[in-house]
Amino acid sequence: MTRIVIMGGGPAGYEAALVAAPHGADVTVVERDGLGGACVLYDCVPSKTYIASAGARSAFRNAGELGIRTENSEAAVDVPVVHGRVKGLALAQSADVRAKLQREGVRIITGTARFCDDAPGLAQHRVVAHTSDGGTEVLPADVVLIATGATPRVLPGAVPDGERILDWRQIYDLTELPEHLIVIGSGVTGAEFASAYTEIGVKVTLVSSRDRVLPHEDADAAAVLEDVFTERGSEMAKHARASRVERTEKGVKVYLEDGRTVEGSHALMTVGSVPNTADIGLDRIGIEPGKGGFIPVDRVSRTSVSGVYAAGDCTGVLMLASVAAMQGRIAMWHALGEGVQPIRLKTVAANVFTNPEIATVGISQQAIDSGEVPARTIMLPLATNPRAKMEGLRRGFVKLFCRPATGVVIGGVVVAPSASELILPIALAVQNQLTVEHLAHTFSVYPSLSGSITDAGRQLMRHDDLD
Ligand SMILES: Cc1cc2nc3c(=O)[nH]c(=O)nc-3n(C[C@H](O)[C@H](O)[C@H](O)COP(=O)(O)OP(=O)(O)OC[C@H]3O[C@@H](n4cnc5c(N)ncnc54)[C@H](O)[C@@H]3O)c2cc1C
Ligand SMILES: NC(=O)c1ccc[n+]([C@@H]2O[C@H](COP(=O)([O-])OP(=O)(O)OC[C@H]3O[C@@H](n4cnc5c(N)ncnc54)[C@H](O)[C@@H]3O)[C@@H](O)[C@H]2O)c1
Repeated sequence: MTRIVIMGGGPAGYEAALVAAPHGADVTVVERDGLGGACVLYDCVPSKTYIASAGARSAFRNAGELGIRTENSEAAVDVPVVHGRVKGLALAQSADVRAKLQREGVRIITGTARFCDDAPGLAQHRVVAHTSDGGTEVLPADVVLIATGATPRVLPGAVPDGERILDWRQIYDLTELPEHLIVIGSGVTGAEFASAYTEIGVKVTLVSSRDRVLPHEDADAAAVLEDVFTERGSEMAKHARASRVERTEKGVKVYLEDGRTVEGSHALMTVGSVPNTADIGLDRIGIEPGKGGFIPVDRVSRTSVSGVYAAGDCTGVLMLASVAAMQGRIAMWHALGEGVQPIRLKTVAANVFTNPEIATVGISQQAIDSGEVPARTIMLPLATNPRAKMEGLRRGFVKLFCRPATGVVIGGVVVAPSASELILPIALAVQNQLTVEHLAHTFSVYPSLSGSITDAGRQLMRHDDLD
């Protein structure tokens, strides 16, 4: 029986265990915190739960336009209830993951795992688990999966204190909403929290080191989001790198590298994550971490050491729960001799949970504009969609990209309130190399936002006829 030890019980680790155990492997997961990992307990699940409350609050904003009068005060935010719901849901989901693993016969050890091989280059490996009750256990393994995830990056001059200077894992301990939140870092995490707090009624200043929010996402989508921020009274400090954050009598003062300062009641640090790879004994097996401490892996999750795989945020491949889970599963299929398809990042659908949401899949507009990928493109504003008009949605769009000669769909972007759901038909097309004609001939419901996707297909097809 293949002995598999998995270090870390997040999506990379637990999804791997769920694949390996039914294949007859002897699987042990060592997790120092809770099953489901940081994803379930502190990052993805809590933030999306919080965003659901923010969305409920902001639904009142447009009610008047649809003829429903509300008193703003009736939409007051009960912060302890919102935060209690966030934490409760995370714990419940963690318990679900634990139960699933137990049902599959996976052994779970609560403790911190580390390699303890006597020397690099051995055929089998050993992992020591320092358990929560103070004990230690050495686990011999034929296969080890490193799935230790990542931790919020800390700027030396802005160390979170859990009161006024916060990282995103600490905000659910606040008992009241911030008066004026300064969000530092405008990547996906920063954008999501800036949007959620704006929607829930807090004044937000977003500090971006670049000229816009979401520097790695679609520029048209980022422009829509900036419009919404501005309309709601939130602000952005652009080309602004924070050098330090100080507490003041009433709140915080953020010092920017160019000499500017921003004052607010609280600062939320969203300046990225660092992989949890520094203290897991990589030197004992001869793995040299790459840039930023990430573990280099190939497309079937192999590290440079035989029998040792790595998956998820600790590899830095694409820091998404869906990718972590797939990397973990692929590692196990490969290790257990199953046929396996190497991971294809071009088909990964991702979503930024702002208001509106921004969903993407496949080739980006930037790759097309730079000439790197030849493509024909169409962008349909939602304002032209009948369902959007009925719902009072003015912002957002659908973009579709296809190969010039064949019409094969290679990517798309959806900016809409439920973009995370609407991206699926485009993702399905990209994954299965369907053409714009396939989309064009698919029935969509009338009236529906997804009608814009089939419409985009038709418009690109018409273009085909004219070529
Ligand atoms: C605010 C935020 C929101 C996000 N939202 C989304 C989203 O909406 N959708 C999405 O797809 N992705 C989202 N992500 C990304 C997603 O959370 C990560 O990609 C995902 O958590 C990676 O899973 P993982 O298994 O690699 O690591 P993790 O979830 O971090 O789990 C790793 C686990 O390993 C444990 N561990 C570490 N070292 C050891 C050790 N030595 N011994 C034992 N255990 C150890 C840790 O305690 C942790 O529980 C979000 C990230 C952030 C920061
Ligand atoms: N919805 C989702 O799927 C979701 C949500 C959150 C995070 N994630 C994933 O997690 C990963 C990390 O995202 P992230 O946003 O946490 O980190 P990030 O590294 O992508 O972004 C951090 C941003 O902070 C900026 N920054 C760094 N130091 C700064 C300073 N001193 N002052 C001002 N700005 C500074 C960086 O330039 C960068 O733009 C991404 O891969 C993302 O896709 C996904």
